[in-house]
Amino acid sequence: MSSPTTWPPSRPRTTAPPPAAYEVEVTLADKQADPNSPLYSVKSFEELNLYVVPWPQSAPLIKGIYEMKFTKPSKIQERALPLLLSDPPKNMIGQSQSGTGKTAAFVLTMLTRIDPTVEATQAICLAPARELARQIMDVVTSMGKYTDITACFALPGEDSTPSGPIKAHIVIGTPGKLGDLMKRRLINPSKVRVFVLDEADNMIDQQGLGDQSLRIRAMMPKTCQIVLFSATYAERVKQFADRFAPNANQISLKQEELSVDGIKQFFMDCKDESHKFDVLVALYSLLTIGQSIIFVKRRDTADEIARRMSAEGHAVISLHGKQEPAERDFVIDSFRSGKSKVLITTNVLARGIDILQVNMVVNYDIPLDGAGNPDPETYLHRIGRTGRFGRTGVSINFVHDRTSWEQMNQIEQYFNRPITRVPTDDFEELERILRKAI
Ligand SMILES: Nc1ncnc2c1ncn2[C@@H]1O[C@H](COP(=O)(O)OP(=O)(O)OP(=O)(O)O)[C@@H](O)[C@H]1O
Repeated sequence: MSSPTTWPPSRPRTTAPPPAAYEVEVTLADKQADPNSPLYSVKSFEELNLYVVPWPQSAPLIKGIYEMKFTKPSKIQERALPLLLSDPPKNMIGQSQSGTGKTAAFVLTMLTRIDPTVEATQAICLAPARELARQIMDVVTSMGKYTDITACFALPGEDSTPSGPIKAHIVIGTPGKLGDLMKRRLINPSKVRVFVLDEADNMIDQQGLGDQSLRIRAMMPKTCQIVLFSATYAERVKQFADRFAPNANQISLKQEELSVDGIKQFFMDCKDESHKFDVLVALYSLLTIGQSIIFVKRRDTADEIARRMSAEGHAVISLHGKQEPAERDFVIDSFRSGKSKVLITTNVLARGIDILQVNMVVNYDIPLDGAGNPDPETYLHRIGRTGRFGRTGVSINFVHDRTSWEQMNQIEQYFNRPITRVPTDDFEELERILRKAI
């Protein structure tokens, strides 16, 4: 992304009926009919009060939604949307498992609350990484296809500073750049009705992007609706969330409900650090798994593994925060399109990224927090890059000594879901186990 982009100014307005439900895969329909599934709902999108809004864009929005092949809301959409769209607007602290459709819930809220006849920024959405901001923009563009609403980025990169004030209805960005544009008065917050924080726990946590988000929050109008969404809210951030979004409607999950059933969790017991690499190469030599993401702790490890695996003949690509924005865009686009099958990355991509073909996640390094303790929230987000919206997937953790084994055990206990050992020396057996799980 070289400069902030706005949508094409003119869009056809139409209220044609939605496509028929038979276009959706049967397996997904089954999941959405199961009352125990986080995808379950009893209502249709039409029944979610979307028509109650005072502007005439509900019908084009419904058309956009059906064109995305969403025939029914998921559980979080069904529960959150009536609360999000109620009048007068109320703040929201929302939680649901990874890959269950939180993005559509907050995007629909932004699109619904915008008056397209007013040429001013009316919704701001913050995300922790540029790749996620770009993905949210894709959802805004698809869902808003039949409206006249405009959107633009606030992301770092060459020529990314607009020459004049931003007029787009929706601005989506990362806190650093967005805060900078607000400070320079290139974004005027006075008409903002909705302020969304995706991956909100990370965005308000003092150990994350908290300071920057707070500064932006302070510039929002008093009447602005604050919307926080995430799959996780660690205890330490819950009270920040209450202060950040006071008197909010809350949708929360119990700790034991956080894991996604479709993701089977495994571990491989490696002899030492260097054996991890041998096991990784062997894993990829034997398995032709769809697409996968390998998470490592450090940026240089990501590059090093990518280099060594490429030398062994594997088509891998790496992405991390040290790369230039243009390179990051190239890498994620290549992975998203399926040109690259294996992505090696750091926690920069642990959250939110939605690529349905990813059916394996490898934790080459167990995720740790800043103090070196196991980080269950990051673990959950990482493995949640697979098993999206009712699909199946596997995660494999590499442990190589007592410390890493204990760290993984603590994570296992935290979620109370088994992480099963798979062999490092019998790849036929390994392949059988993984194939059964996917
Ligand atoms: N109602 C729906 N019907 C069918 N598919 C849907 C529906 N809502 C969302 N999806 C699809 O489900 C996938 C996951 O959605 P999304 O990325 O919003 O998940 P999320 O809850 O934000 O996950 P994470 O916590 O990882 O950020 C996307 O591919 C999205 O297009």
